[in-house]
Amino acid sequence: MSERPRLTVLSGPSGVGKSTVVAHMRQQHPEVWLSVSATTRHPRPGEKDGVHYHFVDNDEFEKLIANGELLESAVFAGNRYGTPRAAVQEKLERGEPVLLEIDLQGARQVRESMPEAQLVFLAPPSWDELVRRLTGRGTEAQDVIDQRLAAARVELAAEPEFDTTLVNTSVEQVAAELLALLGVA
Ligand SMILES: Nc1nc2c(ncn2[C@@H]2O[C@H](COP(=O)(O)OP(=O)(O)O)[C@@H](O)[C@H]2O)c(=O)[nH]1
Ligand SMILES: Nc1ncnc2c1ncn2[C@@H]1O[C@H](COP(=O)(O)OP(=O)(O)O)[C@@H](O)[C@H]1O
Repeated sequence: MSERPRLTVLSGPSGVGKSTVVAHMRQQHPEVWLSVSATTRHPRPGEKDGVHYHFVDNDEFEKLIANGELLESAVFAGNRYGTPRAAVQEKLERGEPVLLEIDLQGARQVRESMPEAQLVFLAPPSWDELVRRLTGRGTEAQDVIDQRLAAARVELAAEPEFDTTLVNTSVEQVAAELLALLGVA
């Protein structure tokens, strides 16, 4: 019987490659379930409501919080993000692995409410490479990039709070390491 924690949190600075690694992993293992967060951020080109995020306005987000529907929530770079509780609980009750891709504040809340959760930090090979990736993605204006890089300094300093650190040099390698941590491969 597997002793692996059933809930895994993946965190790391904006632009480190969290979405890329998770997408690569799920291409090969579509059975890996990833929670779809609610956010007040506007969709980027190509992002679909209900797939990448549940895109909601501030009032709807307030309601989710007031109704206790979020497992955790945070404000990141001026937008609100939160994990819908029901879907996560359903998976955990069935004994199936759950993956959350959330920020540091969310990871800390999960650690409080679910001490058995496994916290994984995705780190960049270097600061300069993080800046290159975030800028190269081309999805944010310079002021938003600056805001996210300021958050990144705080997140990188919190790395020792995590159970495991994976360095995203090779997407393939990190995806394989994450799969192993999830107990899937
Ligand atoms: N606390 C929390 N953070 C989230 C949630 N969903 C996404 N995030 C985090 O919010 C930050 C910004 O996400 P996003 O705007 O999609 O930018 P990206 O991660 O740079 O692609 C990232 O650190 C995400 O991991 C959530 O439900 N809760
Ligand atoms: N290992 C890697 N090597 C080079 N570029 C990468 C790597 N992983 C991700 N990227 C690129 O970095 C940028 C940010 O990745 P993304 O997955 O959007 O990050 P996050 O979800 O952590 O914000 C994207 O343009 C992506 O293609």
